[in-house]
Amino acid sequence: MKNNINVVKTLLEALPFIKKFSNEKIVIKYGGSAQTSDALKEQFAQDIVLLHLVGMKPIIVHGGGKSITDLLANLGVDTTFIDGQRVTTKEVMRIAEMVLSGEINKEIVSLLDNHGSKAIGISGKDGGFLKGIPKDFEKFGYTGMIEHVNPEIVNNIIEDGAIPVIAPIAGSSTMGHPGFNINADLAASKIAVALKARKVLFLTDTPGVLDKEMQLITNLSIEKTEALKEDGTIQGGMVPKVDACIEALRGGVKKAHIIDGRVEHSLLLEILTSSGVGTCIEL
Ligand SMILES: Nc1ncnc2c1ncn2[C@@H]1O[C@H](COP(=O)(O)OP(=O)(O)O)[C@@H](O)[C@H]1O
Ligand SMILES: CC(=O)N[C@@H](CCC(=O)OP(=O)(O)O)C(=O)O
Repeated sequence: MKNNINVVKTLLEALPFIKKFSNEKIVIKYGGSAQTSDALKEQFAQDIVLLHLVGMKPIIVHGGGKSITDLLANLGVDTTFIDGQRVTTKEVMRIAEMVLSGEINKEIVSLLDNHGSKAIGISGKDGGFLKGIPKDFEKFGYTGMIEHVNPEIVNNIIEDGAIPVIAPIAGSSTMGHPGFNINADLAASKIAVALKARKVLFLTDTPGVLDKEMQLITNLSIEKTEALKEDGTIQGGMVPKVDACIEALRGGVKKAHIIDGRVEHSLLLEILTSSGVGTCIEL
């Protein structure tokens, strides 16, 4: 009996957060680094389904960098990164699209479906959702930047009561062009701004942004974040992530969070409790 009361208390604690975010769009960037075990994947799906069932509108933008790198290694194709972004040759583009739009996208859709929410997987090429341009063709090849987001297709999926699951591949306005490989963090921020999301969360494989002593920084302003980039505290894959947070905030998203996708139910802890986890970046 006592235990049951505790369950009720826990549910009631979540009530103000459910009220606050009900009907709001929340973009969740699900990084490849957080997709490491079946148990974590199941928990991620449970969290998303719960948020959806209590009236929030989750939009999932997934990565899959580790799977792309693994497949390229198996095929004997070299791959390099500059400031956390992959250099994308034509061959890498084919593999990246196959892994992101195929394997990973459909796995997430199936997970959500198995846990009871309708999910629809798309890449940025579908319905003209994302149009890209080269970042710097000489240096990065088919690695792109998003030039235009057409929110209609994703808004239709949401209105239909489904969860959009988006692979970070953009189309091109040039006929016959293979399209662009987009860093998933930067895709998430563009999408969050275009869809007027309330929050954007990045699930990754660290507790959040760490300082030079490897301690978690729980709150950051844009100025402080820029300073940490400048002095080299923030490097590699964390660079596009904090850039994405800053872009989202400047575009009208209220809060950006970087949280540990390896911690059980970190999404629910962040969204439905007062304690919060990870790093919160605000204007
Ligand atoms: N200051 C920092 N705090 C936390 N992680 C950092 C920092 N600087 C660099 N990183 C690196 O960024 C990585 C996260 O980026 P990435 O591997 O691209 O993740 P994801 O696949 O989730 O996008 C961390 O695992 C860590 O190695
Ligand atoms: C241009 C670029 O870097 N694209 C990324 C897209 C996937 C991604 O961003 O995956 P994570 O979020 O798991 O790192 C890549 O090719 O790895």
